[in-house]
Amino acid sequence: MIEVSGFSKRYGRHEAVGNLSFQVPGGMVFGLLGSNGAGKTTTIRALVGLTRPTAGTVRVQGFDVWREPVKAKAAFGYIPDRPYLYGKLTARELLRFVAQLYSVQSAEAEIERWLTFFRLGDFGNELLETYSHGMRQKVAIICALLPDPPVLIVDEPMVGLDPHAARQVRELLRNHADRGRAVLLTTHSLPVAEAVCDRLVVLDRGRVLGQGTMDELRAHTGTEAGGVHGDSLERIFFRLLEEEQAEEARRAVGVTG
Ligand SMILES: Nc1ncnc2c1ncn2[C@@H]1O[C@H](COP(=O)(O)OP(=O)(O)OP(=O)(O)O)[C@@H](O)[C@H]1O
Repeated sequence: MIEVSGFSKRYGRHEAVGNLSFQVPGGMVFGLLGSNGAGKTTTIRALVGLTRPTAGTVRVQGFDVWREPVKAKAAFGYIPDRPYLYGKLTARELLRFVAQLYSVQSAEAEIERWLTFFRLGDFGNELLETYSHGMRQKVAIICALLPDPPVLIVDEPMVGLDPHAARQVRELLRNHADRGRAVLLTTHSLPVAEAVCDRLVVLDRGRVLGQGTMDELRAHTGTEAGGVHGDSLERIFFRLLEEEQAEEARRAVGVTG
């Protein structure tokens, strides 16, 4: 369970995220969408304890990430958009290290199962510094999933993955939630969001433009279902941005007129 309540983050005078609230219970894939600079990564960084909220609270499995960081961090797996891996370790060495940290049961068998799943078995004894971007991304995904965490937090999961791996990851995220875990992801891919997310929040410049299930967002924006896969979320997304721009224009006229 993820609980974000009244979360705001300021950098100097610039408000990156303002008064954001949402919950992600077990069983749900929740998508954080928005244009560049909308505040998605800032929200994720607060949730994983990398940036401190200016206001509000962020909780994972009931633990405040800033007050009880060790308990909160034991409860989630995190897949960053640019993963840092220890280049002088092999994939197997890194995964054994992670397995020990999280006391993973049957660790060797699990590590081999994951390496095989991502077709990395033959490279498992190579140094990570020799891995391609996509191979590193796969290892970062295995690191996050190896402990089978109750909460999974994912920043741009598909970047750098080939189409086969991207489909595997979509299915993994969905399966993780279907086994009762909470999954939060950010993505620029509207088809991915539409395919795997149960609920969505659309951010723009740190503010919420819309929030709900696809059906709720369709009803809110007056856009209809159907069309090419991913197309219907695209229409919702652009309608929300248009509404925001129209509102801004009205405010500007009000100020100057
Ligand atoms: N460390 C920082 N110092 C100052 N400003 C920052 C910092 N980190 C983020 N920001 C600002 O906060 C805003 C939100 O950035 P954030 O990285 O959360 O956006 P995003 O939605 O993840 O964007 P993108 O899709 O481009 O990755 C931006 O205006 C950015 O310039």
